[in-house]
Amino acid sequence: MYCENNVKKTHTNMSVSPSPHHVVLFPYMSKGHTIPLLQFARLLLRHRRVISSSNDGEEPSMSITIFTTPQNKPFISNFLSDFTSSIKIISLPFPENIAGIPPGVESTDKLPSMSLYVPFTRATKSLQPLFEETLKNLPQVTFMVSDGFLWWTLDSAAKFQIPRLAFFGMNSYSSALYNSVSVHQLFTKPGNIKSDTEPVTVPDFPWIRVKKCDFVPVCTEPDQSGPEFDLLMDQLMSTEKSRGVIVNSYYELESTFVDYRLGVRGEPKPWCVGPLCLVNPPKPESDKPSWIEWLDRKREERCPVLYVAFGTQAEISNEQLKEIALGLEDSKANFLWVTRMDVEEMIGEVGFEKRVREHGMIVRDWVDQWEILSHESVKGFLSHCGWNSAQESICAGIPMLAWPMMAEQPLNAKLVVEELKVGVRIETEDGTLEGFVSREEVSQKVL
Ligand SMILES: O=c1ccn([C@@H]2O[C@H](COP(=O)(O)OP(=O)(O)O[C@H]3O[C@H](CO)[C@@H](O)[C@H](O)[C@H]3O)[C@@H](O)[C@H]2O)c(=O)[nH]1
Repeated sequence: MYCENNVKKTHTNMSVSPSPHHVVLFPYMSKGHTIPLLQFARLLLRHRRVISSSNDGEEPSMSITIFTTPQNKPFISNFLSDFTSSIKIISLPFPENIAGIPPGVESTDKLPSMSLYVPFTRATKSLQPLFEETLKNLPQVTFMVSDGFLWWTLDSAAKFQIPRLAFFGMNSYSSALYNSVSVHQLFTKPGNIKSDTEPVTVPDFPWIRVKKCDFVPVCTEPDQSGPEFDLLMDQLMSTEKSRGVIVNSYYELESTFVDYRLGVRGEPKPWCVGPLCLVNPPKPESDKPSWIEWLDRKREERCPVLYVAFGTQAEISNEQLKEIALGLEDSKANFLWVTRMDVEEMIGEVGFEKRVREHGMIVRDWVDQWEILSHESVKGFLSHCGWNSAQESICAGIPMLAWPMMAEQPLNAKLVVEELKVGVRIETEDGTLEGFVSREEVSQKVL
C-alpha cells in the first residue's frame, strides 16, 4: 500500500520524503466497528517520514481526517488523544426524527433494540451532502477507508476521484463461509435442509459443517427481499466496487480462508492489517481503575480469574441474565463481569453482588478490555465472540468459552473452537442461536 512505498523510499534514500499522505477514515457508528478503525489510524501514524536530512528529523508520513457525528466525537478524541497534531476529527450532524430512535442516539450500543439496525444505518445517508461539501475543501486525499456498512461513501469518494477501501469487521473465515454457502445456495435452495439446526457440509471446505442458524436470516431465507436485504445488497455492491477491503485479522491465523477470498472473482483484494489490538498503547502504571486493582489482588492471592463480557450490542433477557449470574455463583470461580446492565435489578435478586463479593466483581463502566485481557490474573474469557473480543483474546493467549449471540458470532465461535482449538462452546438447550443456556451449562463449562 501507499505507506509501504513511502517507508521504503525514506529508508533507502535517506533523503527528505515527499509531503505526507492524507487519509480519510469514516467509521460506522458502533464501538465494534469504530475501535478497529481507530487502531488502524494508529497503525498508519506509525509510519514515519524523514523531514530533514541534516538532523534526521521524522514525523508521521500521513495526516488523517476522521469523520463522525457529534455524540461519537468525544470517544474518538479520547481514544486518539496522543495523536492530536496528525489527526483532525470532523463531526457531521446525525439526523433526528427517525422512527423508533430516541434523539441523541448516534451509536448502535445506545439503540433501544438492535432491530433498529436497518433504519439507523439507512439514516446515515443523510450525512452524505455535508460529507461531500467538506471533502471539497479538504487537502488532497490519497485514499479513504470507510466502513462497509456506509455504502454511500463509495459514491462520495468517486465524485472526488478518491480510491475507497471498505472496512469490514469480519474475519476471512466468516466471510469465506458466507460466500461459499451463498454460491452453493446451501440454505436458500428449497428442500436442501430439514431444520435450522441440521449440520450441512460446506462444499469448499469439506471438513466444516454448518447450520442454517449459524448465519443471519437475511442471507439464508429463500425469499430474499425486504429492507434488510436491500441494505445488505447496497453494502455488498459498494464493497465490490471498492479498491480493496481492510480486514482486522492476519494471514497466519486463517490462511486457508484468506487464500479462498483472494481467489473469489470480482471481489476487491482483502488486506489483512491485523491484529489491530496490538497497536494499543500500554497503560500508565499510576492510572489504575478499581477493577485492575482487584485483578492485582487476585494475582497476589494466586487466584485465576474468568473475564465475562458480551461486547457492546448483545441483547440478553432477564431470564438468561439470571442463569449467567447464578451459574457464575455456583461455579465458585473468580470472575470479573463487565456489563452495562444492572444485574441485581434485572435478575430480581437484591444482594447477589454482596453474596459473590469474595470471588466476583461486576463493573458497569467502560473498561479497557485489552488491558483486562492482558492482565496476568485473567485465565479465561466467557465471550459472545464478537470478532474484536475473540481476536483480542487470541492475541493475549486467553482461552475462550464461546457463547455467540448474533451476527457472524456463531462462525467466529466455530473458528475459535474447531479451527484454532482455543475455546470451548457454550451450548444452548435446543441447539439454536437464540436458545436458552442453563446455569448448569454455565457453571460446568466454567469449571
Ligand atoms: O467496556 C468495554 C466494552 C467493549 N470494549 C471493546 O469494544 C470492542 C467490542 O467489539 P466486539 O467484541 O467485536 O463486540 P461487538 O461490539 O458486539 O461487535 C460488533 O462488531 C464486531 C466487528 O464487526 C462483530 O464481530 C460483532 O459480531 C458485532 O456484534 C472490543 O474491542 C472490546 O475490547 C472495551 O474496550 N470496553
